[in-house]
Amino acid sequence: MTVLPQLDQLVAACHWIGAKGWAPATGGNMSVRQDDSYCLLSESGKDKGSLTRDDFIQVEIASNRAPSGRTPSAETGLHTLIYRLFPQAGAVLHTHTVNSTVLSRVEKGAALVLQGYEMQKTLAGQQSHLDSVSIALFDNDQDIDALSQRIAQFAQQTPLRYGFLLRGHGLTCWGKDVNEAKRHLEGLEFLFLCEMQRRLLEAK
Ligand SMILES: CSC[C@@H](O)[C@@H](O)C(=O)COP(=O)(O)O
Ligand SMILES: [Zn+2]
Repeated sequence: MTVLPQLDQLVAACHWIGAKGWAPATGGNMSVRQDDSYCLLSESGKDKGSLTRDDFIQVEIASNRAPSGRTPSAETGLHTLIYRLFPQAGAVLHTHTVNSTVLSRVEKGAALVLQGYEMQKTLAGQQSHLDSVSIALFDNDQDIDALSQRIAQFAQQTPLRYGFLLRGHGLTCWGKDVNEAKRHLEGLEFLFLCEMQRRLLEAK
């Protein structure tokens, strides 16, 4: 993979995410895979809607270490987990939207199940609204090592696809490249909005 065009696409995706209001007040983080061993991750604490290429820090996927000594995202461990679990994953996007934050609290189960929506087909491999798509849902944790261990254990037993929700926190999703990760993000956020509206209207 040539990283430079992917990094340029990631920077553009971050600006797009910022313009949508999906990474308010420095929330969210984004990364792209560099090769088997390294990824480039957004620096912690920055406004993700106005990142430049220089705001991405090289991180070792196996150790979470940044050779430069700079401080990558507080949620680095979730990005590197995805790159370890899925060798095909080329980019990871984490956002804080109102819909993902609220829906992940309202849904008490271990997954948000999406069914009956044509837009499920924005997710790679999905071919029909009749199928169910389960987006795994984990309780939030400030201890990212503990959280990533919990997610890794889950992934050993249950397929983890497209992304996962952290309760009261947001969505982390991925794709084979920046374009696919962006499509998954936009598709999932559309589906979350539909699901939120459906639950509101159907509530007695
Ligand atoms: C702005 S509070 C949100 C953070 O705690 C975290 O969840 C987040 O998404 C951004 O952290 P960051 O370290 O900038 O990547
Ligand atoms: Zn976050």
